[in-house]
Amino acid sequence: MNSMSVLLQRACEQGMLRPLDLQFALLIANQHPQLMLAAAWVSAEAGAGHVCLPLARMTRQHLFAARDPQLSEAIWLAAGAPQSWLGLLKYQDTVSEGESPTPLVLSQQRLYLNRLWQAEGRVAAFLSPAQSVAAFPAEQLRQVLDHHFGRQLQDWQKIAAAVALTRRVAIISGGPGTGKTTTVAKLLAALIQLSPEPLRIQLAAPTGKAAARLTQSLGNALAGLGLSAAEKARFPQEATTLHRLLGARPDSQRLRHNGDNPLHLDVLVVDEASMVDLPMMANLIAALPERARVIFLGDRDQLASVEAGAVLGDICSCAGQGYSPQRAQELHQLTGCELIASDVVDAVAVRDSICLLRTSYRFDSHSGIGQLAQAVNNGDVAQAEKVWQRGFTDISLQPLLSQQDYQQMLEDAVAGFRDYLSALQAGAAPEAVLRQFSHYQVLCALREGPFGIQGLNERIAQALQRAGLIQRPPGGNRWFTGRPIMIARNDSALGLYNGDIGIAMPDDQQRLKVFFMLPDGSVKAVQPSRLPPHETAWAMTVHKSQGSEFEHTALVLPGQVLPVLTRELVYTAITRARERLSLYADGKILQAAIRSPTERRSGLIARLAP
Ligand SMILES: Nc1ncnc2c1ncn2[C@@H]1O[C@H](COP(=O)(O)OP(=O)(O)OP(=O)(O)O)[C@@H](O)[C@H]1O
Repeated sequence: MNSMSVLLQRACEQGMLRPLDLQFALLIANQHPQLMLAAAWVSAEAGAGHVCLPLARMTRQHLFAARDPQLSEAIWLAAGAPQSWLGLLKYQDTVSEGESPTPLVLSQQRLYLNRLWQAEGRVAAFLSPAQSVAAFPAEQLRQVLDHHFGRQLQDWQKIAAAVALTRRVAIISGGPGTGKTTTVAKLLAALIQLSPEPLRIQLAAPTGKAAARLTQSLGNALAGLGLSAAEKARFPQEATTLHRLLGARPDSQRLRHNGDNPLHLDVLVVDEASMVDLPMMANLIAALPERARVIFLGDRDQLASVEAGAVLGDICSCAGQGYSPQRAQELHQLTGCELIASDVVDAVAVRDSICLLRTSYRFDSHSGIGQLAQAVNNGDVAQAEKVWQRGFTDISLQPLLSQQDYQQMLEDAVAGFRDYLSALQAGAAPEAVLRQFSHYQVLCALREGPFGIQGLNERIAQALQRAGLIQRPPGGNRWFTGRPIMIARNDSALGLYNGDIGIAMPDDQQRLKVFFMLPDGSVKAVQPSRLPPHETAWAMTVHKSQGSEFEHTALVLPGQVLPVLTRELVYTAITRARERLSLYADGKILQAAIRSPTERRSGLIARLAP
């Protein structure tokens, strides 16, 4: 073993690298210390959610975020204290500019894993040209927009619909309750009314929960659209998950739908697009038929996807460039709304496909949740402080410093879960129990320790047992009536996907089964032994809660400042709460999180440049 591999092994043991990163580095660069370091580094960055590693960041200071300065120093010296990474990497067999299938790609001063470089290129190519679609006559467009949205001087929902009706790709981003679903319902109604031929419209979301929510909220909106019976029949009834849509197969990376076997649809609506990672986005784009429209809905300020990339956030950052003068004029003529054009030099074409919704109709000035979400999103610690002091009844901040504080939080959790467990004890139907369960949820930032899902789930279980709400069998059997679980890996054969929530309950024959509610509202029962990997779900990470909302959300933050505690994490957790938010945290930790926006490094915007 050479000294670089020994040092990287040490970094791996200290959790600064994943075993996967080390293996990758050894595989492609066993004899070359600099290349070995670069490979491990870029792989670790991908694991942390970055699409690429800019060469400018390949400095001693940035190496493994200086978590162990001594080790970083030793690694840096073993690599010969590189002065120019460009010169070092450019002529390696395992590095190319993307023209050959090398494991690493060096492009525009950024180092990529090949598959992420490919994925980013596909997304950039899709978003680059101003992709128009079969145009509808302007007069018809004006009429149908006026019909659904009325005529106001400023209506971002109407502008968003106009954007989507005139482009192949549209991106509509807005915070909770800003009317994304309302807008898309009216937009689909408009498309149905404008199209002479029936359209195949498909709704999708990254998780089963989000798909179920989209199905339900669009179903509710349908009644108010004033469609004829024939038009209603063309309105999509049900959303599916992206995995189901693309035809994910058990034990295979290959998807049933791809460039050779495109999806059968004319219009695709993807909700919760902030959760779609770069590889998934690239797969989706590859599977789209040539002329299909696609509308992405989401909240650009939420946590980015777990896997690499922050595609929605990246794209929406172009909204700052404003609409091109020609586009502003077009949208003004269609909607009657006032729009200020901007003549930015080197602006990217995708700016004309974006619309940000800005007004929340769910949270008014009496809602602490709305005010707090806004303060956090703006990174405004002083404003957040003021919100706490205004005495809103829908939000509370409790300290989590002492054993007593922790105990109080557990008691609150018992109160929160009491309803579904009482319903279960009273013999309510699985559907009703699942619905009750979704009213309250504990969220946290970590996996391990007393503030992580594992510690919290165990302690909540103990507290529920003490309260007589569950009976855990002795002897370590993990299955008992009332145990909620979340699926951790897709199992398309069973029809269960990452993030699906189930509850263990007896079936008609008193056998313990795990019941799930599917996106179409039906209930499915599965034998516990047949389940794919899963975990108990009284507490779940904020990441896993994306795409779901709960009437009452409790957020537990750890007692120390950690890199995972970011502004986006807190904002995402707050916006999961529909009616009530209980935050358990030390004020200082919360402030530190609000001051720490996440950064996801990618080359997407640069690749969109004209
Ligand atoms: N222009 C409007 N005027 C008045 N009320 C509206 C308007 N647009 C939406 N609403 C109402 O605001 C609420 C939230 O709207 P909607 O569900 O469409 O927002 P959303 O952005 O999809 O929310 P979510 O955060 O659930 O994704 C709904 O009750 C809706 O009827």
